[in-house]
Formats: sequence, structure tokens, C-alpha cells
Amino acid sequence: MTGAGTPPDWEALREAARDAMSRAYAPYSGYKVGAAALADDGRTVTGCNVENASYGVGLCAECGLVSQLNATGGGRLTHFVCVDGEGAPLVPCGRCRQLLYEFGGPELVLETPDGFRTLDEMLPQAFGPQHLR
Ligand SMILES: O=c1ccn([C@H]2C[C@H](O)[C@@H](CO)O2)c(=O)[nH]1
Ligand SMILES: [Zn+2]
Repeated sequence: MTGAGTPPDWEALREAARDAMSRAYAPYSGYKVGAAALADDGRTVTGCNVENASYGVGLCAECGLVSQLNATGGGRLTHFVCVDGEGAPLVPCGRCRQLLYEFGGPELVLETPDGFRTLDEMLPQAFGPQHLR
């Protein structure tokens, strides 16, 4: 299990994201994305983007990832990476940063093209569940 303070196997996580990316359905943008994250119980969850003929209905890879997290037992995300069609890390879009915040919070660590960042750095002053209490 990779808990707080234990460095995860980022290469394995990137590989899981690339594997998910290979199953992306992106005939409209031509931009395939795969995402992978570690949950706090050590399991890996993944997702790929799934587009739609009605363009705005398309789903980012992170949507599938958080769905898989919940469908396979829930928990919290600790480490995350998403990759493009060439297997290189990209930054998640704004909507997906919000999605990730719900299940990872500000301490979630992301691999980006510029190195490792916390979600707090990527989405400062985030709105979250704490505001609804
Ligand atoms: O964080 C992101 C950013 C983009 N995409 C997808 C959405 C769309 O299908 C394609 C081009 O934007 O990439 C993701 O899956 N995740
Ligand atoms: Zn997105």
C-alpha cells in the first residue's frame, strides 16, 4: 500500500494510464487521454475519455476514473496522473480538477508536464464538501 509519505511507483501508474489511454474513444478530437490514480487502500483506478457525436456530452478520462473508484469500493485518491496519446503527462482540465478535489482533496499529488504538484497548487481556494457543512 502506498500511504501518505510513501513514494508511489510513478512509472507503474503512468503505465496504467497509458493502458487506459489505449482504450480511449476520441474520434472527434483525436486526442486520447488515459488517467490512473492510487486509492488510499493501494488499488489503482483508471479511466479514459469517451467522446460523443453530441460533442458536449463527451466524458473526460477523469470521469471514468472517479466512477471506477466509487464502483469498486470508494475511498480516497492519493496520487494521480493522466497521459496523452503519446503517453506523456498532461494537466487535467479545470472541471476535472474539481472532480478530483472531491475524492482527493488538496493533498492529492499529481504528476504534470512540469513535475509533481499538489491539487491545492492546481486548484487553489477550491470549493468543496467543506463548504456545504
Ligand atoms: O483533463 C482532461 C482534458 C481533456 N480530456 C479529453 C476531453 C476530450 O475528449 C479531449 C480533448 O479535449 O481530451 C480529458 O479526458 N481529460
Ligand atoms: Zn476534464
